[in-house]
Amino acid sequence: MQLIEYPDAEMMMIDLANSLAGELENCLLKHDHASFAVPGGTTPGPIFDSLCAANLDWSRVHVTLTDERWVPPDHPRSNTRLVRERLLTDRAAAATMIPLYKEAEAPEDVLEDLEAGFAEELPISVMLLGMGADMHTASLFPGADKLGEALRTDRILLPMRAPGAEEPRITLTAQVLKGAMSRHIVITGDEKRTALEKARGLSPEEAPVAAVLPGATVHWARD
Ligand SMILES: O=C(O)[C@H](O)[C@@H](O)[C@H](O)[C@H](O)COP(=O)(O)O
Repeated sequence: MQLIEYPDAEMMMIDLANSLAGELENCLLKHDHASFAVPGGTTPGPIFDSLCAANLDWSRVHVTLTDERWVPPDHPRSNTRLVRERLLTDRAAAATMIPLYKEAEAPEDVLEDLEAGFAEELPISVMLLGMGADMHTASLFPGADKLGEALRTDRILLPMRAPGAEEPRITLTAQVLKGAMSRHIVITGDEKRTALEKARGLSPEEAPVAAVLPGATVHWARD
């Protein structure tokens, strides 16, 4: 794992957006399309605000999520909504969104359909992940009902329910997260930095983010 520390979060978000755009551009030089997986939550919005203006052939970029909360796409907690509003605008409006949500009572009801849409996106070309102070990443939460399965399965997606998650989730599994050609983790604040250091000495069962740290670049700013 490589750790990059930035003087402040604003600079980190702009720098990281530039790096991600550069990696996508490189990938498009060699391949028909690039697949780009991003997290939801509160951290990545400013990255999206800058990245959406990047000058690259977005019509060949397939954007998807690392995980989704099981709420309709117009819900304030929907990661799909965040991506549509903050990333898929400006030049990036030409990108294609590969959905991680389909209207259904529960993720189990549409899991196979969503997986089928995903198969040709693998391996993910460029992946950005977030992390919680409880050491979860994507929706691999400590104590989640299917954490063990998500760490071992060769499936693409799994539903996930956890004490630390407000609603049911759907998440890319560990093998998909680990299989990305390039993997970045973005975190801010002292609490998450301490959690990251702690996770480095724990197993993925205790600290799920530990599963994706080898080979990842972690970007950190205090605030
Ligand atoms: O839907 C989500 O919640 C995520 O994709 C999740 O894995 C997120 O990256 C972390 O929870 C960090 O969230 P914050 O950026 O809000 O702290």
